[in-house]
Amino acid sequence: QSVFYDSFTGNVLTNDEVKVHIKKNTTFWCVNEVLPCNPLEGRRVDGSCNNLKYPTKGSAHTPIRRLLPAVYDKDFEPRKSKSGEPLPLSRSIRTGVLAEGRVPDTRFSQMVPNYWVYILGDVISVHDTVNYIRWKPYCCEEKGKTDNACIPNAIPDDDPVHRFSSIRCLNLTRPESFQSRGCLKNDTTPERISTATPLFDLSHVYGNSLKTLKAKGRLFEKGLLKTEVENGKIWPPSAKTKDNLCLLNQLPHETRCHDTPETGANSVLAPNLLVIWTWRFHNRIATILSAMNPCWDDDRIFFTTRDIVIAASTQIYFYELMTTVLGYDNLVREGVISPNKGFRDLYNEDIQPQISLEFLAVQRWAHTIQDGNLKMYDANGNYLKETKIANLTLRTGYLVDNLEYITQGVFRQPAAKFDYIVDPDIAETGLGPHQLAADLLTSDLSKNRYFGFAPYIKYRQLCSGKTYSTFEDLIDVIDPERIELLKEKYQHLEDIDLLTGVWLEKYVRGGSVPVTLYCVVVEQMIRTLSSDRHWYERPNRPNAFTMEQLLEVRKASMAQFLCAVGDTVTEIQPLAFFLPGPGNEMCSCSQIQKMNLLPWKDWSCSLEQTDNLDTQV
Ligand code: HEM
Repeated sequence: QSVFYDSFTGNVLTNDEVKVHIKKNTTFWCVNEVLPCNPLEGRRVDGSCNNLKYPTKGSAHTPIRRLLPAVYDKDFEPRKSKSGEPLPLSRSIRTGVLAEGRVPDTRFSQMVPNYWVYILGDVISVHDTVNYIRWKPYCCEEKGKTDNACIPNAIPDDDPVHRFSSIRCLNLTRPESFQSRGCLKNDTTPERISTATPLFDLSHVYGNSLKTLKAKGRLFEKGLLKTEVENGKIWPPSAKTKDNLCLLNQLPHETRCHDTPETGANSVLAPNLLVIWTWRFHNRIATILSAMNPCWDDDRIFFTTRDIVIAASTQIYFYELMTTVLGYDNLVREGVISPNKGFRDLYNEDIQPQISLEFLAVQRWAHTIQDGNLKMYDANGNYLKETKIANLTLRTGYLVDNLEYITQGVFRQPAAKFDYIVDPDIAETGLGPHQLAADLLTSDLSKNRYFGFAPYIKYRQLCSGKTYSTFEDLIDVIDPERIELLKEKYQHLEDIDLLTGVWLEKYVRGGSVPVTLYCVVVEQMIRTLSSDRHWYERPNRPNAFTMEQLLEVRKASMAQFLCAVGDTVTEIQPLAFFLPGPGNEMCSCSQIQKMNLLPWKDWSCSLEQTDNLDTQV
């Protein structure tokens, strides 16, 4: 018998209260239906029952944490500057403090931004972008003036790019909130609402609810996900109607659009690629488990596989990607990762599984490390062609003929340089043909204001314990010439926006990211691993890995993953987040360490040896 909870408070609702929501048509957003929790059951697809004290926490539509209390002007409009004037235009700040240019990095490959945005896609819901691309494309028109959801960005007349064009406005809508969806009263502080679970549980692959996973994902045979074959490649299931989200598919040739549990799979290119590969990775593992353990039923194979896939991807995220950009020694010192290969258990049931609003906001900084051009290569590493990455958003059909060439590029092409320069495509036409013009970073800064973030220096204080009274005090984290840029744009120290500060900061010692981004991300990583009861490194979770199994999960790596499921990948550099080169030479996939699934062999099922079966992925 299901129990109904209020999605914001997590309190149980009476039948009458549920009826009110049904009448108002607000149940999807405002009510969480949860079947009674069983402490011995594994990770639920919808994230419920992760915390046995607070059954809804961990599911979609539950509150997002704020590291610092919200600061708004009246009517929850963005805060004003200290002088009482509106803050300078977002676009004016963006063009004033970040230069445009295309500079390749000398260390990191495209896999860094690609895997990073894929992992974040697990906790992001795409509705805030779909809203202004699809539902409200008119915010810059007359109609937008009367729609409260519209928050377009004005372009100043002296704009370095658009003073030569007639474009004076960039389309944008307010973030969806518990208030805009009718769950909380409009006179309360806006609380962002998300359709994704706040846990790293690959919900953009498996979905945020058991119902959609069953309807769109599972084959119900041998633990497999449903697949299709086109052009000799294996794909997730596709939409069968023309009315789908892949708005940029060039018809009639490009028709493919994923019909997976979460539509976000079709969004920007990188999550799209990784969902395809993860889909195949699941099936590779399920096929071995089912051959090894013939007495396991479909359900058991499916959920064991999902557990391994989530663990392997989290291992790559925490131990490979984040150590690459945040610094290995830093993360060991902070307790984010363990220097030992065995179990660890930091679970604390008093910490609720949640992400912070600032966690996603500061990582929008990574738009500065996104190259606007996508380079494609053949399997021997010969350069073939390039295309604009911004033109590939919501265009899964492009992959049908090009996936193998794109795959070869992700580990050969450099990321955009980690510097203070943003690619012109990302800064001017980030949404390609979806919008007349789109500066992703101006949107980022604007959203920062509509989330009601406290001034940048309050976050500095939170992270360093220091107080800042003059611009010059920022010298510990921002170079003098960049402090000058801040002074040109902001009248008062307290006016500086969180994201502007992050854009201009020096990088953390031992890592390659801005210091406040580092601080906010580390805080989240520790919270995540201590609030997730099903965290893969725990020996005390339901269906926990054995030590032998955990040691195999530890072998997961970006290179191993791409060798297992990447189209035409037969050789790769061992550290795929770094460019190939001296010390990281390309080698045959047979030399890359693999995960062996033998520790999952159930001897009670069959005593047969597995000599003829390749149990490695
Ligand atoms: C071609 C590459 C990319 C495109 C076209 C793209 C596009 C977008 C768009 C349109 C938004 C929504 C902006 C808004 O609020 O209006 C967004 C948000 C965001 N992007 Fe990107 N992005 C790209 C790459 C990346 C990368 C590499 C990262 C991180 C490594 C990243 C992280 C984020 C984050 C964290 C958000 C905020 C999501 C939220 O708060 O819901 N993006 N991106």
